[in-house]
Amino acid sequence: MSGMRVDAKVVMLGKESVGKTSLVERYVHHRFLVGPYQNTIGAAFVAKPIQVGEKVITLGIWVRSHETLKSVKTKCILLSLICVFWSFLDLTDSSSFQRARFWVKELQNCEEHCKIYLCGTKSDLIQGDRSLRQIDYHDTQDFAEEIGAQHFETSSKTGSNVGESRHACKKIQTCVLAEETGVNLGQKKESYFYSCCNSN
Ligand SMILES: Nc1nc2c(ncn2[C@@H]2O[C@H](COP(=O)(O)OP(=O)(O)OP(=O)(O)O)[C@@H](O)[C@H]2O)c(=O)[nH]1
Repeated sequence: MSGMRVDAKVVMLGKESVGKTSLVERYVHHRFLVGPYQNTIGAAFVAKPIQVGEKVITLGIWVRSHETLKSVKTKCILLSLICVFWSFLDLTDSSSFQRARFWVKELQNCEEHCKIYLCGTKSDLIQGDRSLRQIDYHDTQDFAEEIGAQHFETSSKTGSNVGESRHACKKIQTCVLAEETGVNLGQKKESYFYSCCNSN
């Protein structure tokens, strides 16, 4: 294998500490990391090869911290890859909904028909104590319908509904199979994280 192709670009956007990295950890490595919270500086990247029928395609998943949205917009225009954006909401933090709305608007200004998923996080916390819920499910669903997005609530801690997230990724794969685009990322053979500075 001379290098790794990325067939689709998936960009995780959301307020700091909303749970982007944890969802990727759960999806890619089937684990939830405990310990002190460490914020993402700039961005992180993980490549995830997935078998689709007879074929292996690779998702390039970028976790972006809030201050790098401008560069995401630029890349959205420049890259020929299929590009899908996930906008995250922490179900226990109402301000994360406002931030998600803002970013959706920004993304649509950049590319009107870009594919967006709305992902509520930390659902285990509200299952333990419903009074912690600060974002109403129906409000988010209404917003999702308004922008033509899909919406689901997940817990990276328990793995709840991450299967749904995986289902969403299968939709990405279908698009990728139709497009057959890719970019060489070098010699890496396994799923891996590395700093954003080298990810472009
Ligand atoms: N209970 C619970 N805690 C979660 C969940 N997902 C993330 N967390 C916690 O929320 C904190 C932030 O999670 P991260 O995944 O690092 O958040 P992030 O959005 O990548 O944060 P930035 O790097 O600042 O952008 C960590 O302390 C996680 O353990 C979840 O599903 N349930």
